[in-house]
Amino acid sequence: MLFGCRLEESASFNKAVKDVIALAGAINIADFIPFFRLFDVQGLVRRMKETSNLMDEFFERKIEERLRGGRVVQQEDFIDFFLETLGKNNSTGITLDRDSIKGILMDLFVGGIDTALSTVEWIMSELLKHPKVMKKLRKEIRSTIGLDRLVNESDLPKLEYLNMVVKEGFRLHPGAPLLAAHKALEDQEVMGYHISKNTRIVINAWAIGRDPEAWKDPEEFVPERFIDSKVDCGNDLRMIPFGSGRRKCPGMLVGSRLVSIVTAQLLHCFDWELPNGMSPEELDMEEEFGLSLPRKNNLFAVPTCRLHHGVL
Ligand code: HEM
Repeated sequence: MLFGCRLEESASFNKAVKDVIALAGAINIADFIPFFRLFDVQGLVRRMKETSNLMDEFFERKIEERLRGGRVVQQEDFIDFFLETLGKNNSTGITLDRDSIKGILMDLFVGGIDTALSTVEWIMSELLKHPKVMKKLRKEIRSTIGLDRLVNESDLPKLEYLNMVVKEGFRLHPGAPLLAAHKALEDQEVMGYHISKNTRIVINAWAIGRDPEAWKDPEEFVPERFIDSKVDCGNDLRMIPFGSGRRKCPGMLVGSRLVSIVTAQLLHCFDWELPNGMSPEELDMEEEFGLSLPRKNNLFAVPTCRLHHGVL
C-alpha cells in the first residue's frame, strides 16, 4: 500500500506518475520552433503544471500526516527517512527544506516505478511467448526455494537463470529507451564524428540492445546468451538500460533487484497462462514509445496459485 493511501488516492497518484512520464516524453513543437513557446499550442506546459501540482499536493499531505503523527502503516519509509535524517534539527549537519524533500520524492517515484514495472511486464510477456524459458525458470526457482516459503532478496544470487532472464529483458526492453538527454561539456571526436561543446546528446539504448553488430540474433529472446558471459548492466556499453558513467541511474541496484524479486515471486507463486486459449504466437508485443517504453496494450494472463496452503 503506497504510504498507507486509500485506494483511490493511490490510483490518482499512479496516474499522475504515468502522466508525468508521458508528458516528459512528448514531442513539443516549441523545442524546435522557439516562437511557439509563447503559446503552449499543444497544452503540454499547462498539463505538466497541473500534474506536478497534483503530485506536490500528494507529498505535502503525506508529509503533514507524518508530522501530525497520523500514519496508517507502521513500517518506516522514504518520507520518515527524509524528515528524520535531513529535516530540521537533525544531527547530520545537512538540512533539506520541504520543497527539496518533495522534489527528491518525485524523482524517486517518477524514475523508479514505471521503469521497473514496465520491465517486469515485458519479461512476463516474453516468458508467456517463450513457454520453454518460462518452464526452465520456474523449475529453477521452485527447486531452489521449495513451496513452503516466499522467495526473498537473499535468494537472488542462487538463481542464475533468473539473472540471465532479467538481463535479456533489460536488453530488449530498456525502461527508458533514450536514457535522459545529456550535453557535451567540451568538443569531442567520437568514432570520426565531431561533437561540438553544448550539443544535446540522445543515446538510443533500445537500438543498442538490438544492434546485430553487438548481438547474435538480436531480436530473439534467448537468456542463454548470457551463459559464461560477464556482460551486465553498467559494465558493458552494449547493455545500458541504466545509462553509464557519472550520470547513470543511481537506483540501478534497487531497480534491478526489484525487477528480479518481483519476476521471481510471480513465477514462484503462480503458474501463468494466456487467457481464452490464446497461443504464444498471438500475444502482441507492440510498444508505446515515450520517455519510458511500456506495452501498448496491457498484458492479460491467468494465474494459478502453486504455493503450499498458508504461505501467501
Ligand atoms: C528498472 C528500473 C530502472 C531503470 C530501467 C532506470 C533507468 C534510468 C535511466 C536510463 C536513467 C538516465 C541515465 C542516463 O541518462 O545516463 C535514470 C536516471 C535516474 N534514475 Fe533510474 N532507473 C530505474 C530505477 C530507478 C530507481 C528504483 C530509482 C530510485 C530509487 C531511480 C532513480 C533515478 C534518478 C534519481 C535518476 C536521475 C539521475 C541523474 O540525473 O543524475 N531509478 N534511470
